[in-house]
Amino acid sequence: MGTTSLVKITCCHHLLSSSTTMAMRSSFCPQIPIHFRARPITSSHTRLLLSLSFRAFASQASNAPAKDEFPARVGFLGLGIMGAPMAENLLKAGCDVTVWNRTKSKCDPLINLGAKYRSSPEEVAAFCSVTFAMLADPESAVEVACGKHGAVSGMGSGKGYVDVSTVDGPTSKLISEHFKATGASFLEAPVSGSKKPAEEGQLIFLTAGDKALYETVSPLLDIMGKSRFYLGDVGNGAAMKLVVNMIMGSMMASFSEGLVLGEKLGLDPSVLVEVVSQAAISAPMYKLKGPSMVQSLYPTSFPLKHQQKDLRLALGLAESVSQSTPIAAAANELYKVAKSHGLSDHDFSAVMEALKVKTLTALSAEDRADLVNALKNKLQSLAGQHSDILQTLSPTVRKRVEVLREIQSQYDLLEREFFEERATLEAKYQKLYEPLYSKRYEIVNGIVEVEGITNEAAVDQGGDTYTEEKGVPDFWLNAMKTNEILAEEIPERDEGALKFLKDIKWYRLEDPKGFKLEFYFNSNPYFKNSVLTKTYHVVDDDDDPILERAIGTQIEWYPGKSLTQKLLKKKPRKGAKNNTPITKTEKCESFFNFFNPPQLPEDDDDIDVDIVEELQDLMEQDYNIGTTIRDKIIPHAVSWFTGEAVQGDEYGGIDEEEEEEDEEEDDDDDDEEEEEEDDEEEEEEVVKGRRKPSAIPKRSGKTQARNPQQGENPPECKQQ
Ligand SMILES: NC(=O)C1=CN([C@@H]2O[C@H](COP(=O)(O)OP(=O)(O)OC[C@H]3O[C@@H](n4cnc5c(N)ncnc54)[C@H](OP(=O)(O)O)[C@@H]3O)[C@@H](O)[C@H]2O)C=CC1
Ligand SMILES: O=CCCC(=O)O
Repeated sequence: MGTTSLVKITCCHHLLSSSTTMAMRSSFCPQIPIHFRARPITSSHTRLLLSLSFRAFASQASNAPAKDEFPARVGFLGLGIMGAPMAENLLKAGCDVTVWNRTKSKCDPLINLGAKYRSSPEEVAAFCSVTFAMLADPESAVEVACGKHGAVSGMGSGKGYVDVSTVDGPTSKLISEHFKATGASFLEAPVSGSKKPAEEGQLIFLTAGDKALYETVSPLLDIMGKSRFYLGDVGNGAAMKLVVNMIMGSMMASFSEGLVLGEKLGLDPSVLVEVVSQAAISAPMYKLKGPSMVQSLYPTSFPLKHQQKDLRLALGLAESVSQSTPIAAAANELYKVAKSHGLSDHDFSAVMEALKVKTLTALSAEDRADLVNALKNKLQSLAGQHSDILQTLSPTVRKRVEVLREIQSQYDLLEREFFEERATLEAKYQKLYEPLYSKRYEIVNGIVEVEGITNEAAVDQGGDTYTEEKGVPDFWLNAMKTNEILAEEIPERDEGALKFLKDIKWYRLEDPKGFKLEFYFNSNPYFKNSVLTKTYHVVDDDDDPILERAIGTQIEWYPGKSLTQKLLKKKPRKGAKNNTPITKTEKCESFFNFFNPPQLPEDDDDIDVDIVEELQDLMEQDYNIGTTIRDKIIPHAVSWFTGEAVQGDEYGGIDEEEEEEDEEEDDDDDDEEEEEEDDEEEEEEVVKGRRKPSAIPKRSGKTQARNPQQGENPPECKQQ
């Protein structure tokens, strides 16, 4: 989709026309005009109770509004944390729902529940009478509405578009104008309430725009929410939402400060949460998030990056009316620091982590970029000392060397252009690859069948029938196991869980730089998450990336199903009184440790230099696994699945020399293993399929990512 319009949009809030500014100001003056008065649609207690009881039993047909009250076909664009449960509630209430999401796989659970699918926002809008959109930010809201194959192209008179994303007023107005130009109606309807209220149909809609459309979609809003406010002209809904979220962002930052300070003072953080919950300053948010925050857990309901976006947009809004908002501005800075620490996709309560980091690590992305530049300048000045060498040369040789240095500068400039063009080209080809990845996904997972396969094909040549399997079973597991580096990471006991892996994707990240891997899983008996992600942040990521940090999804294991912990039975010592074997759990080797990557400790002043080096090695090893998946497995999965990738050595199978080295290392492993066997405390593995321990990594002292094929293996059970 085109991005040109996005550049304009991001600065729209600075371009408010004076009439717009006036309109927004008057909306907020103490004498609230009638048209703007916020009113819950449920004007009496009776209606409120009726409305709530309807929602509580939404699945019971007798309480649900008649289906003919619903617009004929309802479209839903954007199935993230919020969009997916909202669309699901519509579907469960009996609406005819058609979905689209940029990442198609997120449509699957809804398709399984009966939703229809169209392959672009344009097609959804053309097919439906009303289309909802729940997108990340202003840029994506504009792209999906007005970009190539955007919803506007499928709109027309008699249709309606309801944007429930949180964007700023100018963006909302721009989108509205595009829809109005087609004869369609537009309503902005951002929501208050997070993941759980979305799941439970308890959201609060802050609507503004076309009143007739508001009336039409009210039954749908009532399925997804507990109350709705009609606020008048487009822009007022966005403004209300941003003010509310500005307050929320500051409250969370302040709460975090209190928790961190309390802990430093030796107060019990759980007690502090309890005191706050009972005090006048209590808020449901503190009670809800506090207990996990004291454990440094931030399961994502409202992504931190969205909270920072809302603060940024609210500050723009304040700027447009020359209102000072110092508290929000300070909170915004804290969220920016948290983002630069890779916490964008964690819950916004993870802003507390930004208060825990110290000195150098507490610097913002910009500060760190400045620091990198300062270091480069330092290096250049050191290089300047080397220019003394030039003085030792004869004038003619020196002249030649100076010309060579100019040539080098020209080369450097061209190389920079090369990096830039390469990044553009890569982005272009990533988009071109996408439909092929989608086809691969559909075939692998049995969503579409390839031509020429009929039911008769389920009869083999001997005439025997056999049970037909869907798609290509264990595709990703086998593709990964064929790769030398990954095979080392996958003990047999992980295989059951990895069979549920249905896709792997990657995205480049720009701010901070790096990349993100996404592992999509079918629902499985091991853990709750449907997507596990691994994000790498690097500094200076042209050809020489410096790994800054890696972040993984916290896996929500079902009880007793964790693959990263094993149960050990220890034989009692000879002569011990009690002969019963002692059992204990212990962290162990598992591919899933990949989602809990090694981190350099915050305070490394007192740590042994060897330990730091070892950690650096582990981080490099972890990075090599990430790049192997990104550069080899994802693009060439089928070649790994069939084994061709190894035979051809084309995509990085190990060469003979490396194999020999590996063998030597294996010998070392054997020695270590023998020593372990001699150990008088015998430990017996309770879990099956444990692999032989890998070599302890050598201490190379390198801090930069190595070629994946030179990767070493982490010591068993040490990468936690
Ligand atoms: N989570 C919460 O608690 C709440 C969030 N909100 C607001 O709702 C909106 C959605 O939030 P949430 O569901 O949490 O966010 P998610 O990040 O989970 O989902 C974002 C959605 O936007 C899509 N998207 C992002 N960029 C693009 C693009 N360039 N083109 C097309 N689609 C794109 C994503 O697609 P893909 O799947 O392909 O990435 C995904 O469907 C945000 O504006 C947020 O501020 C409002 C209230 C509460
Ligand atoms: O925009 C996110 C709002 C989250 C909430 O209201 O709990």
